[in-house]
Amino acid sequence: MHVIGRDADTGGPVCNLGTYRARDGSTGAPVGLDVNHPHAAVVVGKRGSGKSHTLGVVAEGLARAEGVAPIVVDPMGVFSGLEAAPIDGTVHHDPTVRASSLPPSAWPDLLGLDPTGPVGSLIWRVAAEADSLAEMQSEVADADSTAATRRAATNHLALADSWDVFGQDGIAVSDLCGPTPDILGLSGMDERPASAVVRVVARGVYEARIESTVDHLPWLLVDEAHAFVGGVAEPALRTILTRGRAPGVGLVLATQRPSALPDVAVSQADLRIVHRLTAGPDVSAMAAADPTYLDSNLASRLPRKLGCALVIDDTTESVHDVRVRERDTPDGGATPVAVPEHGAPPASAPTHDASETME
Ligand SMILES: Nc1ncnc2c1ncn2[C@@H]1O[C@H](COP(=O)(O)OP(=O)(O)OP(=O)(O)O)[C@@H](O)[C@H]1O
Repeated sequence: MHVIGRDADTGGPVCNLGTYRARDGSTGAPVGLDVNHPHAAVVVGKRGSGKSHTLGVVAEGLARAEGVAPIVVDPMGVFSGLEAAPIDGTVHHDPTVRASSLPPSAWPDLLGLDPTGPVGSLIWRVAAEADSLAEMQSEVADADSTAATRRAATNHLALADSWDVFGQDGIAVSDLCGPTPDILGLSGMDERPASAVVRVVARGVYEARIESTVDHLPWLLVDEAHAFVGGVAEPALRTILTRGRAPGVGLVLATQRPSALPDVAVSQADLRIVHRLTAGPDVSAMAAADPTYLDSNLASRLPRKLGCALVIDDTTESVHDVRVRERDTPDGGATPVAVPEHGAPPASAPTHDASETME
């Protein structure tokens, strides 16, 4: 099997990705993805092009690999199929984190406050001193600030409290770094508390590797990644993108809006898995990182079929046309239909856009 992401003379665990796709559409040899080294990858494509499916395939491959710890950020609730045998993952529904795990500087941003304004700086200060949200609230009540500042800070912390995301027993990084996939089920959460969870987990796994407190190499697989950039989670994701290789943290960001990702995401990714893309700005965002070894322009090489992808591999400076394999576990991304075809199972039957049939 050819393995994308590493030189031919190196070994180690491989994720079974699918098969090569010849220009005439015929199926070629099996192709795998290196999971022995921590990669930074982006998976992009228009809505329904197969990104979540591909992320699930990578999660299954990581689950079977030795020495890695897959963690899936699931904002849409489509990865619970990974709990099925033989993968046996664990879904953590609406996970909580400790308030003190979020850096004090992140609190104003989380609450939509100017960190240099009176309310934002009060929240920053109490976050630096307190160990829990309750302590932050009581420190605000006793703060030497104007009544209006205290009142505004109290209201913002009440909002944070209403998210039910900050608890004394937040999810422990050590619980997420086992060999089977851990799925952070965030579909019941708003964007801001979900971003707080991603920030804490991303920072936690990075620091755990720096401090050598976990043995496995964590891989963070983030679906709908555009929801987590430009917000409170971004600094931690950026750190893994730019500095994750040395401590051994892998990152896979999947998004239908590559133009919404920071430039660093596309430029730092050593693997780019590109499904069908049609929107001009998104094609341009990927084309901006066109490597010199791509012999034609990216737009002309983009796949048109569901489940097919162009894989750009910076490690070996090569480009591959791949058809991603079927999932081994149930695929929760299947599109529901209003009127199932006669004899088909109701509502959850996978359907594809007529223009995006499988080959
Ligand atoms: N390689 C594949 N083999 C078989 N089925 C696939 C493949 N890729 C995608 N599908 C099916 O196509 C449908 C859409 O895939 P998926 O949900 O992964 O798309 P998506 O790009 O993540 O969509 P969205 O942007 O809406 O999240 C699903 O029913 C999925 O099971």
